[in-house]
Amino acid sequence: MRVDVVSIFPDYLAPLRLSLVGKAIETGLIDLAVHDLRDWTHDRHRTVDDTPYGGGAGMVMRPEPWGEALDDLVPAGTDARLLIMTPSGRPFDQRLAAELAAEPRVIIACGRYEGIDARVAEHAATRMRVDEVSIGDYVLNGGEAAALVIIEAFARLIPGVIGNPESLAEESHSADHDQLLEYPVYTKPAAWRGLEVPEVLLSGHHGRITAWRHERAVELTRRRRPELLPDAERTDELEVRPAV
Ligand SMILES: CN1CCCC[C@@H]1Cn1ccc2ccc(-c3n[nH]c(N)c3C#N)cc21
Repeated sequence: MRVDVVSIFPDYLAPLRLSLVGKAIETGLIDLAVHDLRDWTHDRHRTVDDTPYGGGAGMVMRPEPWGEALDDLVPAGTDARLLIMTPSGRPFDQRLAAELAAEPRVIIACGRYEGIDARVAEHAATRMRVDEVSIGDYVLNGGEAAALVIIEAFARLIPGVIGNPESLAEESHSADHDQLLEYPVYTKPAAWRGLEVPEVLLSGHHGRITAWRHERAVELTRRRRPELLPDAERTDELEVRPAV
């Protein structure tokens, strides 16, 4: 998979060269290129922003550099998917991560200031698939942090990136796990600061362990994310439980 990221702060994406994503890049599973948007400006000050039509605070990112960048990165006839990071975008989730993991090419536009001129997305959509995406209901200063999150989320789903693909099966929000949150995990020592590992996990009885883990996943999901449960599994009464 080829991933292109365009930003006025390309160094912000340096962490992608670390850990599992970095190894996937080294081994060629992912071909990552990070570009400085200012490389597509032509004035002495390498200007990427201007005042907003209609007035208002802040500056808006000019369409010309973005248009030229996308012309260069996505030649006519290329099958590519453009992600534009924005707090007003569709919520990013595991389903979209799985879709992106199967794409041959993904280009990620990281805006700054008050955002990117709306005509960039409109024009790009005439020749490629465009998704305006948000990683959550809070406001960041730009799209770079969101790009790091999204790239890690889909890169780890690419076959070969994670050593043991079985570990993907039981994760929170994975389709294989009925959209339940992940059960609590433990390791040695069996007793730590007076806290014991649940006995069932030391029993070696795999059937009981599987059942206990599912119960904990349902209980956790019901308490923290009831909207993820199928209607039949939701409880109406208020559960008074420790806020753990
Ligand atoms: C603050 N400033 C004026 C209000 C509008 C946003 C702007 C900053 N900003 C500019 C480009 C840009 C892209 C993504 C995000 C972003 N925020 N929260 C998310 N979940 C995001 C995503 N994904 C913020 C961005």
